[in-house]
Amino acid sequence: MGNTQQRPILITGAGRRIGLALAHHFLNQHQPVIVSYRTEYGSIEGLRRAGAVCIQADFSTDAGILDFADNVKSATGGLRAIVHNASAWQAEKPGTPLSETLAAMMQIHVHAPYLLNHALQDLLCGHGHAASDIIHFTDYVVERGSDKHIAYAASKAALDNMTRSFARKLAPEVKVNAIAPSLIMFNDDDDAEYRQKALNKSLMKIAPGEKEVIDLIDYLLTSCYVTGRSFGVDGGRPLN
Ligand SMILES: NC(=O)C1=CN([C@@H]2O[C@H](COP(=O)(O)OP(=O)(O)OC[C@H]3O[C@@H](n4cnc5c(N)ncnc54)[C@H](OP(=O)(O)O)[C@@H]3O)[C@@H](O)[C@H]2O)C=CC1
Ligand SMILES: Nc1nc2c(c(=O)[nH]1)N=C([C@H](O)[C@@H](O)CO)CN2
Repeated sequence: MGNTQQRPILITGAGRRIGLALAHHFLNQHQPVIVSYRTEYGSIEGLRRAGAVCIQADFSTDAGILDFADNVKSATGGLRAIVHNASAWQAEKPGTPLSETLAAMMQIHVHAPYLLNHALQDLLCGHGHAASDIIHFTDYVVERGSDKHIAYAASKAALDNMTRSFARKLAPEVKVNAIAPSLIMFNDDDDAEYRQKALNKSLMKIAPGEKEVIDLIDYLLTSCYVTGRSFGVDGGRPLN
């Protein structure tokens, strides 16, 4: 029986992969969940059947972001946490104007968290010391850059910086932390050569899967003290 007194956890971009696994993780614990999704995968109906509130949203415009925020405020009077998971891993590529790539990366990794944190802060506040959390998914490339995903890395670096800004703005009621993964899980179209090359970049030589970040999120939600920090989940890649 779900606890109807619990404030829901909001996860953006939860239609697939890490966000989807995280949503089911919380639902299995009878923790209420609200998710955003852009594409209506079959997984969305599964989330609804499991009790999630699923709200369609495209963050490619500020209006889309703010409409989503309004829909969240209509759905709940409070939030336990916001997990900014929605993301696009876009490389610079011939035929796509650089300004288009840069704008798209800043839109999803900076505009969405920035506008949603401001629009929804009143749902996070007012519940006591360290009673709420914001978690930003950044990336290992924040600390070293990327020659093939320059705009992506820059936008994630901005999100990393906002982690500290929002931690300062919202303490002590809301903790704000970042998770900076390297390889967690492959994409279906990653070929064998790419996979082996990617595995070799870390000391641990594995793609650990969603549980690795879910376990860290569980820890961050239990903390009454940790805020303004970034947690690398990268298999020792910086040491390789
Ligand atoms: N997977 C990995 O190995 C790594 C992941 N990370 C980070 O972890 C997080 C989760 O990764 P992963 O599960 O692979 O993420 P995905 O690449 O699968 O993207 C997650 C979701 O974001 C949604 N999304 C993308 N653009 C928009 C938009 N404009 N509006 C609304 N939703 C959008 C996608 O929706 P749709 O499906 O409709 O396109 C997708 O469902 C991300 O922030 C990622 O950067 C960092 C390093 C490694
Ligand atoms: N939104 C996404 N961001 C990232 C992904 C992804 O699939 N979606 N994947 C990676 C890689 O796994 C990289 O960390 C290792 O090659 C990075 N970001």
